[in-house]
Amino acid sequence: MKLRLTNATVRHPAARTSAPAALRGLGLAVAQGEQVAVIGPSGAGKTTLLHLLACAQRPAAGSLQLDDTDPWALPRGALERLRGRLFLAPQVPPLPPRQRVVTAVLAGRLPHESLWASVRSLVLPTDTALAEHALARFDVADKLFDRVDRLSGGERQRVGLARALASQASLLLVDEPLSALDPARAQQALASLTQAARERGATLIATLHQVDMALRHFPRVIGLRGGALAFDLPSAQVTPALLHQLYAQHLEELAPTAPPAPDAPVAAAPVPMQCR
Ligand SMILES: Nc1ncnc2c1ncn2[C@@H]1O[C@H](COP(=O)(O)OP(=O)(O)OP(=O)(O)O)[C@@H](O)[C@H]1O
Repeated sequence: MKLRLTNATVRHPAARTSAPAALRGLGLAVAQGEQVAVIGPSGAGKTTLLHLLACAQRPAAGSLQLDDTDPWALPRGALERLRGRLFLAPQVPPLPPRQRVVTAVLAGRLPHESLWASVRSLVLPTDTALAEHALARFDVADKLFDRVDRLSGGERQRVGLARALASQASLLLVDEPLSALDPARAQQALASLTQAARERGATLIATLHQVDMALRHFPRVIGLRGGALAFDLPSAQVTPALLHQLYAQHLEELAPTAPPAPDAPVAAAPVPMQCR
């Protein structure tokens, strides 16, 4: 899926009226199959941008086009079908605790399936091979029949990524996919995610706090600051000076920190991040 944002401004409904807009006058064009990392300090608007692109947040001004269509001009049914072609993977995947991993992964496909197929797949997962294949990409295939609430935070995050791949969406919007992973797992997960998206020609946009990972794995990097575009460049052209400007007054977010304990639980312990 290709997309275009024109002069897009987003205000959160719950934000104080005096608060600046979460995104201000953003312009962006992403071609089908492109892979883009979004970086920037905390509060820059990275998650809001993903929500805007996922049609979960309506622009207060400006416009969004997905495959040359303004989603907000579509009738409700057509908007739902369009939403079914994209997948927003939040930082903490919303996996029902008592569900089996196989069911949770296959639930990523639900928007693409008929009601009957959806119900059948929730009761009796039929495409276990697809789930296992997606899980294997993130080295958690052995958890196929485990319950979600018996996974570590890192395993849960990798199951969330497998669910995104199982979705078959043509636009993958992934919010901080590495926050619960140790550096080696993070490298592996990002390599698998980018490769899988490339193989099937899906567009991939990921927000990342790990600037080094963004530069290594993505050909194009967008820097957001204060809700506005700071830069939009091929990763080879993102210089240390640009990064210092982007994180000015937040330089501690650029400083490397101790890596998280392998597969540290998301909720139980603070998650150290390299650029938070
Ligand atoms: N639900 C909300 N209601 C009101 N304001 C919000 C809401 N969510 C985010 N904001 C505000 O919008 C701005 C952008 O937030 P956003 O979560 O998009 O930033 P971010 O770059 O993803 O931050 P982080 O890296 O900390 O996750 C911030 O000023 C934030 O306080």
